Amino acid sequence: MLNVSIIGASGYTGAQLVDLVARHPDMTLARTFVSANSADAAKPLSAIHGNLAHLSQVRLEPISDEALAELAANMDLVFLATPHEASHDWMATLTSGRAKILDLSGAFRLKDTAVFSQFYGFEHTSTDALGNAVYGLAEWYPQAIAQSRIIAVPGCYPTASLSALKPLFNAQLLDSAVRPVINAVSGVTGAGRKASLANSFCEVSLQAYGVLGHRHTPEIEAYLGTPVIFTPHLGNFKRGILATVTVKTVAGCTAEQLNQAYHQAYADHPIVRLRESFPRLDDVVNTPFVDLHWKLDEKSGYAVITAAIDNVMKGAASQAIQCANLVSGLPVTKGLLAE
Ligand SMILES: NC(=O)C1=CN([C@@H]2O[C@H](COP(=O)(O)OP(=O)(O)OC[C@H]3O[C@@H](n4cnc5c(N)ncnc54)[C@H](OP(=O)(O)O)[C@@H]3O)[C@@H](O)[C@H]2O)C=CC1
Ligand SMILES: CC(=O)N[C@@H](CCC(=O)OP(=O)(O)O)C(=O)O
Repeated sequence: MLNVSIIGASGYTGAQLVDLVARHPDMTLARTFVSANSADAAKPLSAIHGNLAHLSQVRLEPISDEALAELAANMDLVFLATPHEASHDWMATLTSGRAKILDLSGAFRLKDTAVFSQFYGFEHTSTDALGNAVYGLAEWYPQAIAQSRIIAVPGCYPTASLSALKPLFNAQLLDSAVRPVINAVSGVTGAGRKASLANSFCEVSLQAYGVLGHRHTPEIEAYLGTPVIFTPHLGNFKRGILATVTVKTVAGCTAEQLNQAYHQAYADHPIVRLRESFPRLDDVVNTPFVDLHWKLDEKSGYAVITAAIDNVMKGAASQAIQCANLVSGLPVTKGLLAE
């Protein structure tokens, strides 16, 4: 059995991880943490997340330098469901032992450190760890993930966007003169559990945000290989991301070529479901799936692709489990799909 700990266990992605780890046939949940001065330290997790009431033994501990060193030495896997800067500050200690680290934050996703000062608001100084980190888009980098000890689990919008775009870019079906345009709507859990006026029930109304400046733009561009226009929107629902992607294809591109690109890319990847119609959020909420559908207008050469995911699952926690399976030599869908 793999010994697992989760830091940030009281948040949306952390609690989802607790649920997934508790169900995983090869994992034992050892310890769960919140920040050093958290008001929730010493509480049972079930006092915060009633859906986990059956896990009454799971208690939240305050994190400390000693605990970080112990986790590094004794755990097989440590999940960080914490703010970017906390992950950044702890990575050197956490990687000083035998543990493999699955970081759900954005702190180790990009090699270009200028992105962190520009988009994340802090200077990246964890240079060695950044050099060793691998981007955890599970369907696309399984070998690299399997060989790494630091996995930077992708952001939720990049997971949806890259799943839709990479098959076409890699098959050289995109017109390089026209940027792909991604319009994506996320549920409010995407913003995390901490209360803020902008995310409160009476304030949320479908609206674009982060226009031409969201931190996921450089992440999508880095792992796609071409610039994009990305516009996120906040929707008045709890979970899920629906990304609608518009692309210009190369001259003469046929619908059959698009079909082939998707079917070849995802032939052996059951988490990605190639649908016969445009997916709905309800089809993927609370599941680990990415649902995709596409349509090409052969006359104009424009294609529209829709990707649907659950932001807390494939956009964070279930993708982290996929990566944990890969680094542990287990089948990638273990604990996520019925065998
Ligand atoms: N929500 C989503 O859909 C997605 C989130 N992510 C990323 O995953 C990470 C977690 O997100 P999410 O679950 O939404 O966040 P939440 O705000 O819901 O939860 C954050 C968790 O971290 C704890 N925490 C906060 N500060 C610290 C600290 N300094 N040290 C230790 N623990 C701390 C919080 O507890 P407390 O404050 O009580 O200590 C809480 O348990 C973030 O980096 C986020 O960007 C990635 C993809 C999707
Ligand atoms: C709705 C909402 O607010 N979503 C978050 C993205 C969540 C995510 O994927 O976050 P990280 O890249 O921070 O890990 C946002 O736009 O900032």
